[in-house]
Order: sequence, then C-alpha cells, then structure tokens
Amino acid sequence: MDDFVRNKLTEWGLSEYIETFKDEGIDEESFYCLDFQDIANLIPKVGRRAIFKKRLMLLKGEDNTTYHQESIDSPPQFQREKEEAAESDQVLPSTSGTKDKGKRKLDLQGESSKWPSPPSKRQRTSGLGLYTEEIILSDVKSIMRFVQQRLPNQDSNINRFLRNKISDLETDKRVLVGVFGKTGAGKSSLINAVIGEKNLLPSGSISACTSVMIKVEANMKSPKYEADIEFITKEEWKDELWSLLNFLGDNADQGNDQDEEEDYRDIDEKLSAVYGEEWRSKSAEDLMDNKYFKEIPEFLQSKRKILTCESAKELSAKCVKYTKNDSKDGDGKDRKRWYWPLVKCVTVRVPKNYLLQHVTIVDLPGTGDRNKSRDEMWKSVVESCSTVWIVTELNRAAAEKETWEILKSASSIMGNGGECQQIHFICTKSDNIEDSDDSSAAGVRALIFKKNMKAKEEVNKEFKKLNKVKKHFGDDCFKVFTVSSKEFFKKRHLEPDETEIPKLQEFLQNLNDCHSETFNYVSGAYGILSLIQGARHTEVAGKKNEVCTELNENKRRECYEVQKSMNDTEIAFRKYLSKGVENSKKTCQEKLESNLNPKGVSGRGFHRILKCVVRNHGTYKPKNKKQINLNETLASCLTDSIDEEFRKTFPNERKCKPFNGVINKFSLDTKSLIERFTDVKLQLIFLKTEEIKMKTKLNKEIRDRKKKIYNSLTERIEKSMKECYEKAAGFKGEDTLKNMKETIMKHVLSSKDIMFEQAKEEMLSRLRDLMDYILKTLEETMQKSIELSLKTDDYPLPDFEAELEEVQKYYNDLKKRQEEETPQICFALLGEAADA
Ligand SMILES: Nc1nc2c(ncn2[C@@H]2O[C@H](COP(=O)(O)OP(=O)(O)OP(=O)(O)O)[C@@H](O)[C@H]2O)c(=O)[nH]1
Repeated sequence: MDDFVRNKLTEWGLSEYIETFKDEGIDEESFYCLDFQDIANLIPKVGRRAIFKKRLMLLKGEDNTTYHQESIDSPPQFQREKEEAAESDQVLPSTSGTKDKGKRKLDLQGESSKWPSPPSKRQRTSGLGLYTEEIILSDVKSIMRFVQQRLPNQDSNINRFLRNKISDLETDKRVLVGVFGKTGAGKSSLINAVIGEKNLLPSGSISACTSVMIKVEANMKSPKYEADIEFITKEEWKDELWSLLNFLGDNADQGNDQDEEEDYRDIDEKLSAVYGEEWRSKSAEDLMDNKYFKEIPEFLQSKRKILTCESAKELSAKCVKYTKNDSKDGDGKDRKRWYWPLVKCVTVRVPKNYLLQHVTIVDLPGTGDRNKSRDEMWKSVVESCSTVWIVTELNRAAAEKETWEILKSASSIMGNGGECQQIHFICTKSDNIEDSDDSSAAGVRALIFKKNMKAKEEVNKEFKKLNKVKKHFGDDCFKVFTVSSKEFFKKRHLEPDETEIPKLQEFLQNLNDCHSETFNYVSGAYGILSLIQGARHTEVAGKKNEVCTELNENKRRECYEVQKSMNDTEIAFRKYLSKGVENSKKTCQEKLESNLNPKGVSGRGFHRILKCVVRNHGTYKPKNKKQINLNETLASCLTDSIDEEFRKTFPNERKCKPFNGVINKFSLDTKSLIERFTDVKLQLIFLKTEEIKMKTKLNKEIRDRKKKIYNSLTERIEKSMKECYEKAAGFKGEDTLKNMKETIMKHVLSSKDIMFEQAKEEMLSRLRDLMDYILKTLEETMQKSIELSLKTDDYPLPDFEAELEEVQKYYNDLKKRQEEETPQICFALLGEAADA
C-alpha cells in the first residue's frame, strides 16, 4: 500500500482502528498489506459500514494493487462511485482471489465475541445492536472529517462557518472522582479493587505512603500500561530547597518543641529521599548540581517521563520511586533515591478499562504542600471533582478526626467553590474483625454485616452535625459505603457483592453512561449536515425571510426573559452580601483574635507557625494540625451570607440548572416552526441543535466561572492583606510574635470599612461579567446561526445525503437509548438534548 493510500486512510479515520485490529492479530504493517476484501470484512467488526465502504471503493482500482488518485479528488467521480457503493449493500465485491499472495486472509466468522466491548447496559437494547458509544462517536467523527475535507475551497461565509462548526464539535471532557483519606486508610487498595487491577497502585507497605497525586485513567489507544510522570520545574525545586534550608537555619536556635521536631523530620525526609545524607553538608546551590538527577534526565530537560509496561505489576514496581515515600528505607550511602519531592503529578493509564473510559480517579494525598505549584494543582483538581470519595477505616469511621477534618476543610473548595455533586464516605477494611466470639464462617459474616450497619448509622449521624459542610452539600448528596477491597479479590468470607465494591463500580459505569459528550457531538454533527443539505435547496428563498423574522422575534423575547431573571439574581446577591459586609465589620476582630491566640499552642510554637502563615500569604497547614487560613477566616461572614443563595443560583447537581433554569428554558421555538415551514425543516433542525450546543457550552462556562466568582471573596481579602503580611514577615528577633500579631490586627481594624466592601464589589462585578457574557453569547451565536443558515449562499455545496442519513440514524438511536435506559440523573443531564 503506497503512502498516498496510507495517508488517505489516516485522514478518513481508519488508522484509529489499527490498534483495535491488533486484537485480531493484525499489527500495523500487516494491516497495510491487507486487500480491500479483508479490510471491508474488518470494518463491520468495528461498527463502520456503508460510509467507510464507500470511501474504500474510491481507492479501489482495476485490481487491488492499483489506486487512482483522481478517483479520490474529483467530486463527480466520487459521486458516481458512491452511488455504486450504495447499491452494493454490505460487502464489497470480492476482488482478491488471484492477487493475494503474501497477504493475510481473514476468516472472521463468529469472531465478534472476541471484540473488546464495554460492559455497558446500553449495548443491549440499542437499535444499532452492539454499537457502543465509542464506535458511534468514532464513526461520526470520521464522517465529519470527511465532510470537512469535501467542502469546497472557496472562502465563502458559509464555508468558513461550516468548517468552524465542525472544528467546534468537541468531546473530550472527563469526569473526575477525587479520593481523599489519611495515609493507610486503604485508598490505593480501594482504587485497585474498583477498577479490577489488583496490582496497579502499590499498597501494603507500612512505612511507604503515597506522596504525590496519582490520576488513574484508561488507555484506550494501546494495550500497554503507562505512567506519565510530570515533574515540578527546576526553578521551583530550587526555590523549595532554598526555603527548606532557610527554615532549618532560622529555627536552629529555637530549642525543640514537638511541632518543631515534626517539621524538622518532614524536611529531613524530603531532602534525604532525593539526596540521601549528602544534603546535610551542602548549600541549595550545590544541591542543584546535575549529578543528583542523572537518573531522571527528564527533570533536567523539563520533560515528562513516560513509563510503558506490559503488566500492572511491572508498572507499579517501576513507578514506586516517583510516587511513594519510604522513610524507613535504610540510612547512609546505600539508601535508594525516591523522587516524589520532584514530582508534580503522575497519570497512570490502564489499557482498555471501560470503567475509566470517561472517568479519571485521582488519589489525592493531603493538602498544604510547601510546593506552590503542587498545592495549586491540588486545589484545581479538587475544584474540578464531580464526586469525592472520603476514605477511612471502618473501625474508627465516625470517630476518626482527621478524616472529618479533611471533609470540613475541603467542603467549600468542592462545593460552591467547585463542582462536586456528591460525597461518598467510604469505610474500608470491613473484613477487619478482631473481636469476634463466633469464628464460624456464618458468625464472621454476621458480625461484618452488623458492623457495617452500625458504621453507616454513625457516619450519617456525624454528617448531620456538620452545619458548615451542609451549606454546600445536602443530605441527598452524601452516601456511605462499607467496603472490603481485600475480600473483593480473596472471597474468603464475603461474596464480591457483599464487599460493596460492585456498587462503586456501578456508580462509575453510570458516570460513563451519563457521559453526554457523544450525544452532543452526534447532535451537533446531525445539525451541521442538516444545514448543508438544507442550504443546497435554494428555491425556498421567500420562505426563509418569513422564518427569519419570526426567529429573530423569538430570540429577542427569550433574551429579555434571561436578562430579567439574571437581574433578580444580582439584586439578591447584593442584598445578602451587604448583610455579610456589616457582619464582617462587627465580628472580624473577635475572629482574628481567636486565630492569632490559639488554645493549646505554646508561644514559641505559634511564633514559628505564624511566621509561615505570613510568609505564605495568610495560609499554612502545620503538620497533623488544622490548616490556618486567615483570609478565609476574614471572608467567612461574607461567604456565610451568600452560601445559600450562591448554591441556589449555581447548583452543582446537574438536575438543577444555573440561574433557576432560565438559560435552559431559552428556545427559538423551532419545533412549532418546523410544523409550519416544512421547506426549511433542515435549517430549523440545525438551529435546534445549535441551541442545544450553545446551552451546553454556556453551562460549562458558567460552571468554570462560578468557582472563580465564589473564590473572589477570599482572594480579594488576600489582596487587601498582602501589605501587612509582607510587613509582618520582615520582623526578626525579640517580640517578633507580638509585632506580627499587632501588625495584622492593626491592618484589619484600619481597613475593615473598605476591605469587605471591596470583596463584595469584586464578587458582584464578576457576576455581572458572567451575565453579560451569557447574554452576548445567546444573542450573537443565535443571530449568526440564523443569518447564515437561512441565507442563500453563492456557492453550491456538495451532496451529503448519505452522511446525513447515517448520522441521523445514530442520533435517533442515542436519543432512544437515553429515553429507554438512562437513569434519572442522566435524564436531567441530557434533558434539553432529548427534547430536540
Ligand atoms: N484487611 C484489610 N486490609 C486492607 C484492606 N484494604 C487495604 N488494606 C491494608 O491497609 C494497608 C494500607 O492500604 P493502602 O491501600 O496502601 O492505603 P492508602 O490509603 O493508599 O495508603 P497511602 O499510600 O499511605 O496513602 C495495607 O496494608 C493494605 O493491605 C481491606 O479491605 N481489608
């Protein structure tokens, strides 16, 4: 097969399937040796039929080894061949017989059972049989690439518009599930069990704990296990070294209370991991010498390190020195090097794991990292989690302070400051029963079930007490699971179902099934093809003007409704925030006092902590203690005042829509127009799909911006406090603690009359910006779509009737699947799309 044909196949998307063909024992080289008949036989296996066959026909010459470039590039020939192909039903005429020497012949009868397919409910009832969303999406994508390529080259408005619309169809949104929990709680074992990969994340060692963020995703492109290691930059490490060594220097003369010792141990652990004992006698400059990083040239070159392995076990072994911290790994020169302090994040990819097809699970080690870039990454991941798993050992679940503290401190980042819809509180190691009197199998099981019930009750009771968390998450967002990862694999006492791991798997499967991106893509593609076919009929110009007038009138009316509702939101925000400003002024002194004079901490200990707080712009997490965040404390009256209204306006639950659903109600009423103006039905279908696409895009943008709006209150306070933190950080010697406290307090008291007002105005101004953006997008996107879809263009467009038919089949099928099978939550998610 020559390069030309090879490139053509790549362009048409067949090469995407080469990986999949490998399961049939065909690698890339042998694929390109196949003849047309073989390829045609393979195609139905991956779900593409007529369209692809037609394209292959274009490549087919007099015999299987000659290809005609003209036949591909000239539209009339293309059209003729296409018609020919359409008549020839499913299978290409066999032309191989004589010339297949050296080529692989395939007998694919009955082979489809080998084909990898996701364990999705959707497969069963679909009108298109075993077509998975993945196949549909890939097929429609390849159709749209083909369409884009076929559009005439003339630079007309409609051409540009259509090309942009096709490029705009995007699908790669992933859902994030964040996993929190103290070290040793069983997070790695849980993730391994849920995704069915016993050996993926290393677990089990007592001293080695996970120290970097690990994202676990599917590798749909290759059958290999992969780890993609992202390092912090050299500059960041240099800054960190400097600050760690300085910290040790500053505190060398401070005596040793318990906190200091812990801090010292922390730093020792970090530096010894990378340098062994050598760091003790070296300067920060010396420690940046390239010789220390010989094993990781990627770090020096600011590149990612990619590890590729055949098995999970092999990958896990190779990965461990980048993810784990083993403080007990011997001393002295023989100590192995552990590189976790230099790693920002590791992404592990598991081959063909359908539970992870659209879902990423993130193992999140504790917050409060000294490294700024890692801390920022942690925050941004937490903000983006749609579900959070809080993991703790069942035996102490309700009483485990540290776990509940994690939930309390992260609730506003996940809730109003994020997009988390549900919290799963996962009690692990349910098989751990030491106090059983009855050691019979039945007795053990009975005790496990009893303890599970009790743990669920207690945890739910505990959750009900968390008033602050409940401002962000209602009772229905909180669910308790009692799992045993060990028993899931071992089945000694419990059946897999009784370990509750399958419940979590089902949850992930539903997240995959609810993935609306395929539907959005297919619906967008259907709209574009409808428009092209509609635009080819130029004889309905008169009708177009009439429809255009009605559409514009509908648009104006609907935009007015949106504006009215958003104005009400702004009024409510202003009212609640004003109350918040008044409360802040009244209570800030008292709140600050309690932060600056914490109970149970010695003066010397607090001196060191406060120094870190002011150096770190108002926030610091002492080891094993609650995080201190002066900015959040100062902003707390404002956030308290707005929390409820904010959650109502920007709910994380997908079934509720932002701004009381007013954007989702926006409609050009194309449905009734289609009944009256059948001649422009195709253009109106396009407008309906455009409307859906625009709303989806707006909802995404609102979700991103609402986090920034919420966080603006604390960020504005931090800005107002910047000057006094810098001043406080400069104190040295005697009375430093007193001077730091006085400086902070004085600054707050003198600026309280403007600081809180400014924070309020900042939030309102961001809210207004968002509202302006929404109105502008509604107005302009729809205006442009109406104008271009109903305007007769100067240039004729190619005929894509067959492509429209194919995509419409997929569209109808997906719509039907949603109606038949989608769980409640997905109805809500896709509600507007299904209406189309
Ligand atoms: N009996 C029992 N032990 C478990 C179970 N799950 C995990 N463990 C054990 O608990 C210990 C810690 O498990 P990990 O999965 O490594 O915990 P982790 O939360 O990932 O720990 P870090 O890596 O430190 O964050 C290991 O010794 C596991 O073998 C379980 O279901 N039952």
